Amino acid sequence: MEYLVTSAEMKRCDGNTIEHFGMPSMVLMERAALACAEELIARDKKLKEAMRPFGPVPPANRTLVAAGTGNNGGDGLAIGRLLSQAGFPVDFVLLGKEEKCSAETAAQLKILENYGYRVMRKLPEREYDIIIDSIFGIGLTRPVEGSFAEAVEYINAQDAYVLSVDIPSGIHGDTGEVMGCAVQADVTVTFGFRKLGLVLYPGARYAGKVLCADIGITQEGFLGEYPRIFTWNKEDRGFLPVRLQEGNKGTFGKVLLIAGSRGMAGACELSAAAVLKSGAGMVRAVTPESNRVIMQTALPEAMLTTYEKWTPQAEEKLREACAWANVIAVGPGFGKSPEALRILEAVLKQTMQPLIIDADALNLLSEHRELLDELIQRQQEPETRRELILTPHPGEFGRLAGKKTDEIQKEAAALTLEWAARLQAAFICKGARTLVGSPEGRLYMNLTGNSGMATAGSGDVLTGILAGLSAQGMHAFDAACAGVYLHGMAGDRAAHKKSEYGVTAGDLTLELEALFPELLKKLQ
Ligand SMILES: NC(=O)C1=CN([C@@H]2O[C@H](COP(=O)(O)OP(=O)(O)OC[C@H]3O[C@@H](n4cnc5c(N)ncnc54)[C@H](O)[C@@H]3O)[C@@H](O)[C@H]2O)[C@@H](O)CC1
Ligand SMILES: Nc1ncnc2c1ncn2[C@@H]1O[C@H](COP(=O)(O)OP(=O)(O)O)[C@@H](O)[C@H]1O
Ligand SMILES: [K+]
Repeated sequence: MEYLVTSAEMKRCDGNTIEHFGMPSMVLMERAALACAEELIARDKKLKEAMRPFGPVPPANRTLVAAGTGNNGGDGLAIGRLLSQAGFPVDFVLLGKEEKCSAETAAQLKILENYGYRVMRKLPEREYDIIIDSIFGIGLTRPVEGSFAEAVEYINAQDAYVLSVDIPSGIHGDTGEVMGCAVQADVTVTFGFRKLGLVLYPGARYAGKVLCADIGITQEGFLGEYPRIFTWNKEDRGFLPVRLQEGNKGTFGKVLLIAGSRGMAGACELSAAAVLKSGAGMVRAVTPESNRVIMQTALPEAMLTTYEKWTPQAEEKLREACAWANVIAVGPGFGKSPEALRILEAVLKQTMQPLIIDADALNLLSEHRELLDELIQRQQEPETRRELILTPHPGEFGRLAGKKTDEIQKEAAALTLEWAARLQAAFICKGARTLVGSPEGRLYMNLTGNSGMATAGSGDVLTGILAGLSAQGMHAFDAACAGVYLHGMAGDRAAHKKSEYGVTAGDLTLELEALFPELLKKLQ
């Protein structure tokens, strides 16, 4: 588990490390500088090794430090000093008025002066191999303009390897927005914790490769008041549901998947396959009769309950199917027919099992507010409350919340938590950086996945995974976090093989089966 922090959370942690624990600010700055310098020295060594067979080649390490007056600038000046002492030819430029320098940056200037370095006040007209971007860090508070914007353009126009210190200058630390203009980095070395602006788009694109350096700012610095958002990374492998060796197919759960409509058999098939590939024991699909042959041919492992018109017999069949299941998922390719509405109504009012609501089932809730209100009401009472997962993309979320899609995207974190609390559910807001909110206010941000997953049917696979994990006994929030994490990992494996252009939803299910052995191997 890793925290992703806002600028304010990071500053609080920095401040506590310095004031509460007594770690001198200049020590942190020196460690930050050392982490960046080491990265560049290692790169230089690698380049020289690669060039060796070609005979003597001049070293491509002429370096410029572009420093602002805040502590980010102080980091940059210290990096330049360390690089110079390691043999790099380094120029320094200070942007902004010297009298505005923070105490630490003023101290760094003094050290440079003592060593006899010259710090320019204007951008030099020459080319560099390496540029250290330390104009602004997490202290950026307003759009970048004037001479600062010129400096950003200057850096971006150079054919240099750019290392951004902490965050590319011009990227908002909390939102990843470009504040007027921003430095395009090749690598960003960030300190202590990854800032949200480095993982959210477009900031993630500007940051290039992100390295998180330990400079002695640790979780203790939060003094028990932890950041709001967490994520999982490669070290997190222990979330898979425990597999009972003596288990039978009942042990691993029965999923009732209500999906597909006339001409939309694929959604049902993709989802049902993902249920089985996630380790669930059984899946029964409820789908229109017209999908029978397709389903039985494509996925003979799935059982079927089909319907045509909504009759008392059809209602009875649905009731029996619901009674059989441990978990119910409704929505992929479901359509919004009168039959679909009746089925959703029956599921909401007559069942109590863990439920996953996706796609058209969410749209039906948006269009029939009385159903949504009743669901909210039921979730407030402990006797009628159920394990619930909702999986809207921002368009579906907007319809549910009565907001425009871009309003949802702007306020995604707050709205996800608001709706998780309102529905007492694991609320998933899908996208390039999917969020999962819990009713208690926990917020997971997913960093796996890629643009190859923006392909028809990808969401249907996610619903299948969520149902499969829930059927194996995982609680809603745990299943939701694990589900989006695995879904993205499957997407990353698929893109690795086929590129982001070639990924289809079916590939995600196929990659799931290759993913589990990999995860299990790492656990041993
Ligand atoms: N001791 C510490 O607190 C540590 C801080 N560190 C570094 O310090 C950075 C944060 O330092 P600061 O809080 O001093 O902030 P910054 O160095 O990001 O700069 C903030 C300064 O720029 C000004 N400013 C903000 N937006 C501007 C704009 N658009 N145009 C012109 N001026 C603007 C502010 O008024 C302020 O003077 C981190 O990103 C990190 O690099 C690291 O050295 C680690 C330790
Ligand atoms: N650029 C992206 N990066 C990572 N994941 C993405 C990206 N675009 C879409 N996804 C993921 O793909 C899935 C798309 O789901 P959805 O929008 O419901 O598609 P569909 O309705 O076609 O199944 C979501 O899980 C989403 O998080
Ligand atoms: K920077």
